[in-house]
Amino acid sequence: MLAGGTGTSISTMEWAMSLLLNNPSVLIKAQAEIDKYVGQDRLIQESDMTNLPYLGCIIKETMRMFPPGPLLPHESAKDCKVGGYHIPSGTMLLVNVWGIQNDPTIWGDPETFRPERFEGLEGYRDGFKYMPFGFGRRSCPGEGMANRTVAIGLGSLIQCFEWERTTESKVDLSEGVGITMPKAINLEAICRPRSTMLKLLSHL
Ligand code: HEM
Repeated sequence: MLAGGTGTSISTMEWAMSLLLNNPSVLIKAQAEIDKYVGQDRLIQESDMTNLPYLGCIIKETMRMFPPGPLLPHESAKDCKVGGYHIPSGTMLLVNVWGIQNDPTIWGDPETFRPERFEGLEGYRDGFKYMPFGFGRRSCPGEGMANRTVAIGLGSLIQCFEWERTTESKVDLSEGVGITMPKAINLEAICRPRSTMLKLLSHL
């Protein structure tokens, strides 16, 4: 359970950093939000999350584009109808989460990384348009922990360091082979401690 939970959280952070490196204006906006509400005298912590909605939007948008569980296997407990098709009891059904979350008829311009699309969006499971943690009785019990872990991990990277791509060209966003949607090419980036954070970092 912990191995599965760790892999999915790490993969989300790697995709998020890749997307931020390709969209520096989003990175700057996230850094400004953290600077305003957390400052430079302490590290970001769990209780800050309610004051960091933009960071939350970045994580949601990352998991929309690259859900660590892109195909979810479920089994029908009894005969039912799905999209007009008769599904007998005991049939394995694969929910194509990636397909739904990247469907241009549901999400405008789905290939564009735009965290703002989640601003003010309440009840995001409404209509099953967005379900990176699955749904129903077998949905991910680690959702709360995962959201906090990713937010603190990603938030600390944004708060403490300046980030740059290693090349002029954008970070390659190809998906590799595997059930948890890994990147085809591991992310490599250049990071430097932010000058405003040197005092705090030197005391850790
Ligand atoms: C970004 C991080 C994570 C993502 C995206 C994620 C996503 C998912 C998804 C999509 C499922 C299947 C849901 C379904 O079939 O409807 C699942 C199941 C599960 N997850 Fe997570 N997960 C994450 C982190 C974690 C963590 C941190 C833990 C625990 C420490 C965890 C524990 C579990 C367990 C035990 C199940 C199986 C639930 C069952 O079959 O009843 N996950 N997760």
